[in-house]
Amino acid sequence: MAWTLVVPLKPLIRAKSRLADAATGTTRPGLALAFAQDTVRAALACPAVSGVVVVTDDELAAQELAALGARTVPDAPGGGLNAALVHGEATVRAADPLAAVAALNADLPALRPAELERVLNTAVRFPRAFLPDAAEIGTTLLSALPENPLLPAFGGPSRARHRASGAAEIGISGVPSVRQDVDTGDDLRAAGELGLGAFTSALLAGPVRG
Ligand SMILES: Nc1nc2c(ncn2[C@@H]2O[C@H](COP(=O)(O)OP(=O)(O)OP(=O)(O)O)[C@@H](O)[C@H]2O)c(=O)[nH]1
Ligand SMILES: C=C(OP(=O)(O)O)C(=O)O
Repeated sequence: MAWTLVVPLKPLIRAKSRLADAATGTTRPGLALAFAQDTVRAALACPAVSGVVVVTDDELAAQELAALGARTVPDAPGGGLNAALVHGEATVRAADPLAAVAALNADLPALRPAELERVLNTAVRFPRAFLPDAAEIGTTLLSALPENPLLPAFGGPSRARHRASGAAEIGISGVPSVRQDVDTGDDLRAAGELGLGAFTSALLAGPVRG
């Protein structure tokens, strides 16, 4: 099964507000872009992924992510994260009505293609499925097989919401890079221990150490 991923990205100037303390020496918008670049590049390198659609109103991010091979669409609804995801899903399914679609956060700078492949190969067994984030509170990936709506309920404690919505929780081990979203300085250190992608590493001028 080939998946089309929908990656939401808010305008870089507003992104990653909780990283303020960790962003000394670099800029939050720059980090948010580097996270998205590492996420999209790893996603496109995953054999289970046929394409990535980024939903963003940020012109620079759209340009840079398109250069990696992503399709980009404006955040036409302008109604927040879940509305952006529904819009991305509709865009994908307008072009391919039988697409398998998964939403993936843009803040996974340690993402490994082989780990994403394991997650997607598990997701294929359920009409809808999700992967909890490393903190076990939020969600980093939500999937829907053909003819199933994504029904995204991201934001804050979304693990419980996705579970309550009937999506299956993906409980496999050994996929830390797909679960390690980065919102805080501690998250960034944890991602550094897993191994940051090239864009984020370059920005931070070397591996992140505790
Ligand atoms: N297109 C789009 N993406 C969004 C929107 N809100 C959030 N996102 C993206 O959804 C993911 C999770 O977003 P949040 O945790 O709300 O925001 P964040 O920028 O990661 O971090 P904070 O500013 O610290 O909350 C990130 O990839 C965001 O860029 C939105 O309104 N539109
Ligand atoms: C939006 C989410 O992520 P976070 O706020 O942790 O970036 C979520 O987990 O639903």
